[in-house]
Amino acid sequence: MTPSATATPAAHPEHPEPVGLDASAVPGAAPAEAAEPVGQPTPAGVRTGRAQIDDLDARILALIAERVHTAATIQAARIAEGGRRLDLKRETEIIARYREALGRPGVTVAMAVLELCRGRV
Ligand SMILES: O=C(O)C(=O)C[C@]1(C(=O)O)C=C[C@@H](O)C=C1
Repeated sequence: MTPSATATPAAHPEHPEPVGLDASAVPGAAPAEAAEPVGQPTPAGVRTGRAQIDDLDARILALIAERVHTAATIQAARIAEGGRRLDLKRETEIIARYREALGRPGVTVAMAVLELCRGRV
């Protein structure tokens, strides 16, 4: 197990204290009803929207997995021809594309995607 897998997750910037923890996930804890966050209304619009977000996140994660696989195929082909695993010119183009679409946070997203797609030697 990597150190990052065991580390305590970073606090949310706007919620430094843990909030709304699902106590039912803890063995022997109270049932789920008792774990509802206090003070946060969860009308139908929130529940529906969250279901959509859960679906979107699942699709994003599946696309990332597909991208990682495709990048590995590209790199294997290049390495088989005597090339290097990485192509920094191409990475610069990709980072620019994300920046154009998303602004400064796009650079962070592109860097994270590329980190996942660079492959591990
Ligand atoms: O396009 C390539 O040449 C890849 O290897 C894929 C990819 C990427 O994930 O987009 C990954 C690593 C390279 O440094 C550049 C780009």
